[in-house]
Amino acid sequence: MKLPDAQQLKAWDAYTIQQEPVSSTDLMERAAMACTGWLLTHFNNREFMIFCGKGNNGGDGLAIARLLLQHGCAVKIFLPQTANPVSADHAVNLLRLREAGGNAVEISTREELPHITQGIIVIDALYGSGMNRPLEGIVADIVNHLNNSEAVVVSIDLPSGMLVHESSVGRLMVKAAYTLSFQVYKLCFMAAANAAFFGRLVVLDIGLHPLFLHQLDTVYSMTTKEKTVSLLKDRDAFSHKGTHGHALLIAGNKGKAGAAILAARACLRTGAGLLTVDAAETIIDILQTAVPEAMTKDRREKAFSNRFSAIGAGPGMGTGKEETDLLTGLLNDTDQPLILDADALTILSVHKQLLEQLPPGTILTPHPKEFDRVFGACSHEFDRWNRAVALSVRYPFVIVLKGHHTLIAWQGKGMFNNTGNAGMAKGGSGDVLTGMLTALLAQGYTAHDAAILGVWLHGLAGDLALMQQQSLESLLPSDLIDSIGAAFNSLRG
Ligand SMILES: NC(=O)C1=CN([C@@H]2O[C@H](COP(=O)(O)OP(=O)(O)OC[C@H]3O[C@@H](n4cnc5c(N)ncnc54)[C@H](OP(=O)(O)O)[C@@H]3O)[C@@H](O)[C@H]2O)[C@H](O)CC1
Ligand SMILES: [K+]
Repeated sequence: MKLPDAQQLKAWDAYTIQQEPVSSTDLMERAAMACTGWLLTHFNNREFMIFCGKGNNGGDGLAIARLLLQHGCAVKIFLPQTANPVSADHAVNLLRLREAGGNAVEISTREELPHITQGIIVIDALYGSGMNRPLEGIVADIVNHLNNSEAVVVSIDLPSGMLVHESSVGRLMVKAAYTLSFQVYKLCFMAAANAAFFGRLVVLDIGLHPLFLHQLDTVYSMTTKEKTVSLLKDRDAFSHKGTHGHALLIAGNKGKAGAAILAARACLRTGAGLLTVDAAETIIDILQTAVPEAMTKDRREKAFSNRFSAIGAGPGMGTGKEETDLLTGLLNDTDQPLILDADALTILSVHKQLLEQLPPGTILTPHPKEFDRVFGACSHEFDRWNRAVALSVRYPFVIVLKGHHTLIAWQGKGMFNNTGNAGMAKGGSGDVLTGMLTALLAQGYTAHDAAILGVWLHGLAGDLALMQQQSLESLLPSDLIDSIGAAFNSLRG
């Protein structure tokens, strides 16, 4: 699913109006009906207070107010008096509201702010995708008033004050319990810093023309199940262990055997035909006991043959001289794509010249701090995403920037993942991902496909483990591994 910016959303609106064809007022009515349907389902028999700006977001609010009144709800409507002009559809809907017996109260001073009683549902229809400057004056007063109240706030399309495609850090914006976003997700909903403001996200279909989105070129998109399923290869019935690749994991050191075990088990559960783990001598016995299906290689044996189909390095590997030399030597000797995670990224952050040597199709899996260590400090998430996307043009590698919505940057495009949960925010989850990605590369998936599929399956395994027997607190990285099979089955479903 593509994530359009504010101009593209406006163009989509115009395209729908022209191509369907539908009048802009009827399109607004459709949006308002979708919102009203949701509100009546979730907040039946409640009182509503609706704050409407002068643009089309406010127009939506006025249309919702009329529809709620027609359903017999108690609705109070407020119109902050601002300098910007009233949009045509706002004007039409104000008239329709008055004709339907609704009364909209104008407010221009703080003293006129209404008291918000407990239990009232507040609808924020102040600004949507047309918001282009910081909130001030009476609108700022309203937003502070709402944020200081106990009210359940439902924002229409966007929490007022939030920018669609840029960081809103430090800006005044509505703190919504729910946001009813029209038609698609927006880039701002991928940002952790915005999560406390958009609350629970609901995407409502308002019937914008699908062809527009199909033809649209966007930098950012979100992975869908359909996309992921299309990447999944069938496993040949006549295949043998050699058909599915021989993966090498360079993982594990003294006190960090667990990371290697998690990565190794995840790699095997994701379908690699054979697995060798290169580990510190001190943990070889532990590894062999914990993962009998894997072969091991003592790290002191320097020689690497080219018999591996994919190499994943980093989990619990260590960052000493031996590991630095090993990674440097590996990059000198191999032109095979690698997966670099954790300690391998730390080595990369110290020896940045190695970046130039990474074979095409290499996958880097940093979390935000690791990303900043390797590529320089970023001021906020949007900055980091844009940088990852720009780097994926300059370098032939895939960046898997881990987070609630992990970003996969490749060849100038950024794709956000949409599976996974907060129970996975634990040490070891990343090791599992590295093992899974290594297995997929070993089986011949391209780096980009492996990243999309692996990240999706990893999150889905977490979601399934949560559904089956775990809670957000109790979920462990080992549970993810136990659910990889169910994740594959659910995807093939
Ligand atoms: N495309 C769709 O999917 C549909 C969207 N709908 C709804 O329409 C809004 C977008 O409406 P728009 O009128 O473009 O924008 P807003 O309502 O968000 O803002 C209106 C104008 O307000 C001015 N503005 C912007 N920021 C501020 C501010 N901080 N303070 C004061 N005024 C501000 C600005 O005008 P200027 O001329 O003053 O620059 C805005 O244009 C979308 O979010 C949906 O809710 C349709 O109803 C259905 C289809
Ligand atoms: K809004």
